[in-house]
Parts: sequence; structure tokens; C-alpha cells
Amino acid sequence: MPAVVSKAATEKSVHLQDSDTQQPSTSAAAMVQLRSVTKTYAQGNSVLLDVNLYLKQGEFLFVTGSSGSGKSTLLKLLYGQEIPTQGEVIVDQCNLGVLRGDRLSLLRRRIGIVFQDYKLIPQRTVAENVIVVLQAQGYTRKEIQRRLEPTLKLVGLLKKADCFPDQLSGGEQQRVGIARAIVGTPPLILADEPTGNLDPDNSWQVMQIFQKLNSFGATVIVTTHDEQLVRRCNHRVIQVRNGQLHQI
Ligand SMILES: Nc1ncnc2c1ncn2[C@@H]1O[C@H](COP(=O)(O)OP(=O)(O)OP(=O)(O)O)[C@@H](O)[C@H]1O
Repeated sequence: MPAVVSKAATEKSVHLQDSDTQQPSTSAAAMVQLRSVTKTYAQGNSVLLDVNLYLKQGEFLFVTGSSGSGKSTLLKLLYGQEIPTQGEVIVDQCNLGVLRGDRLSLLRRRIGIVFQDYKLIPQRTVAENVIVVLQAQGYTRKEIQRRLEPTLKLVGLLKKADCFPDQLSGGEQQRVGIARAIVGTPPLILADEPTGNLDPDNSWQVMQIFQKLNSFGATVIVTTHDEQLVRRCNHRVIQVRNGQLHQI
């Protein structure tokens, strides 16, 4: 899907600072910034404590950490499902703290989200699962047709377009989930444990799709427990530990 995002946006290095380091001086546009972010859930300890993160457009980042360390929380802050207790979250030049209503919805359309548990509509075919996303975003029938085929091709599901989710393997279902996330060509893709339910072969297939999207210029953030997968891909990694982000 070459039209996904500008190739010119591709840039491989991730810039991450702990709270005591400075934002790098660079002219490349930031896609994601956390500025002194603390997140505390009601009656809980701080999951994130005064953390900073800086990601340029077109970068690829793995987020690792033990169960309950705060990986999903980090992603939820980036798509506005959670708001920080303190600090600022800036995505694609928009400060989520001041975005409301339609403006927040518009920003969310620029973020493709992939979940571990696929979140497919069981009564709809593969194609329909993808189409409903575009319909919800107000695309014309012509534009939907233009986008559907290359997206299914990219995730290797063109031949399964008329299948229902329960006729697919776990890996195929996850690739439908990815197709749903990317069919609107978002410049930012957030994937929360996308390979958590998959065997190594399927996990690798899924990772190759993310890497291809990244090569087209998309900024990609993937949370994972899979150390082998992280090692196999040559991308920067941060670990969430004790409320802090550690570059490893
Ligand atoms: N809505 C919520 N209300 C209260 N506590 C929450 C909420 N969501 C998450 N938490 C707590 O915040 C901590 C971090 O959760 P989070 O889901 O971000 O961790 P995680 O690293 O993604 O874990 P896992 O790898 O198991 O998915 C956990 O202790 C969790 O219980």
C-alpha cells in the first residue's frame, strides 16, 4: 500500500529521554511526545512517574516490560483513552490534554490501533470488517473500493476476503485487525501485544507487516513480551520498569 504515508518521513532513530535528559535538537517533526507524564489510576500507585518520550515521524519503537508495568497504559495515553494525571501528551502536533469532541475524533483517525484480541465483528466477512471502518470515517464507496484491495493484499488476505472470522486462523484474524487499523492510512500505528496470541511464525508475519508499514513512513509503536521477536528486529527498545522508561 504505497500510498500509506510519505516515504520522506522515514527516520530510524528513536529519541527517548528519561526525565533528567533533554529533548534532542532536531528539525524532524515529532510524532509522539510525553512531557513529564505521570499516570496514577484511582486508588493505585503511579504506573508512570514523570516520564518523557520523544519519537520522530517514521520511527519504530518496541515497548517491553513485565506484566502490569504500564505498557498498555502508555499506549492508551497516546490515543486518548486515558489522560495523564500530570504532564502533557502530544501526538502528531496535537496536545491531547486540550483536544475534545470532534478534534479528538479526528486525531484518532490518524492513529491505527491493533489489539491483542483482534476485536473483529464475528458476523461480518473479512472485507466487511475492513469496510465498516472506512464507512464510519465517511469515505465514499469509490474510495472504499480503492483502499480495500491493496490493504487486504498487504496483509495477505485477498483470497480470504469473503471468509468470516471464525473461518480464519489466529494469525489471519490478527491480520484482519491490522487491515482495519491501517486501511485509513494512519501515520501512527499503535499495536498492543499484537503477537500475544500467536505462534512464532504468525508473530513474525505480523511483524513483517509492521516493518513494511514503517518502511512506507508510518511511525510504529509495538508493545510486546516477546524478547525473541524484539531481538530479531533491529529497532530501538524501551522497557517500562518501576514507573520509568528505560532504553535498553
Ligand atoms: N483502568 C484502570 N484502573 C485501575 N488500575 C488500572 C487500570 N488499568 C490498568 N491499571 C493498573 O495499572 C497497571 C499497569 O497496567 P497496564 O495494563 O498498563 O500494564 P501492562 O504492562 O500493559 O500489562 P500486561 O503486560 O499484563 O498487559 C496495572 O497494575 C493495572 O492493574
